[in-house]
Amino acid sequence: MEERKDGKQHIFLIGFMGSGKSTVGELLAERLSLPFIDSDREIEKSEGKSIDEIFSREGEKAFRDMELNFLVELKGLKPSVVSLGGGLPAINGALELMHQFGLVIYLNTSLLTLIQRLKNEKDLRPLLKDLSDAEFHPFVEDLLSQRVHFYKQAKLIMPNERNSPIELVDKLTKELNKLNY
Ligand SMILES: Nc1ncnc2c1ncn2[C@@H]1O[C@H](COP(=O)(O)OP(=O)(O)O)[C@@H](O)[C@H]1O
Ligand SMILES: O=C(O)C1=C[C@@H](OP(=O)(O)O)[C@@H](O)[C@H](O)C1
Ligand SMILES: [Mg+2]
Repeated sequence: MEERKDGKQHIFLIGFMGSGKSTVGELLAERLSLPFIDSDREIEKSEGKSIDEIFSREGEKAFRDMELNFLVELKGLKPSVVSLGGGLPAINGALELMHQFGLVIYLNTSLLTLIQRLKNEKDLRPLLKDLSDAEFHPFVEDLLSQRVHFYKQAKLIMPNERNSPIELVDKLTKELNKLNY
């Protein structure tokens, strides 16, 4: 796909941890024959360490700076499907950048579904891994409530819980066609 005339060359997937951005993003990129980029994976590659090591050695603020730098660097890349870590849209200026050079899609997933998915994968995410069972639900509920305002600024809001990832890709490609993507 050539760079689009409106400059909105990327397709950004945003949403809370566990909403399916990395999973669905890879499948969508395959379907659209576009490169797939995952912000966490790219940051791990460029830093030569895991997200967990970045959080523990350099702190969350340093990670957020890395996320914003990653986003800025995307401007020069050819059209891709880009899955962004759950906290990225809440970084000051991030959403404006995304809207400048991409179509922003929010994978809207209910708190209950997020809890179910995340409780089995706590260790994969530094913000969750040290939470006790009693802390887990309130933490996720509170953080989601802080961020949903940013997620809802997406151009397209797609639920991702009743369908399988590939069924969602089918729905997404139909919506993208309607938007001439
Ligand atoms: N539509 C879906 N139905 C069921 N499970 C899903 C769906 N989308 C993603 N998942 C699962 O949810 C978990 C989190 O998915 P992931 O792509 O890592 O989310 P994110 O990148 O948004 O944190 C994974 O175990 C994934 O297999
Ligand atoms: O919500 C967040 O602050 C985070 C989400 C993670 O990405 P996923 O949303 O892909 O899990 C990862 O960037 C990091 O653990 C922080
Ligand atoms: Mg992810």
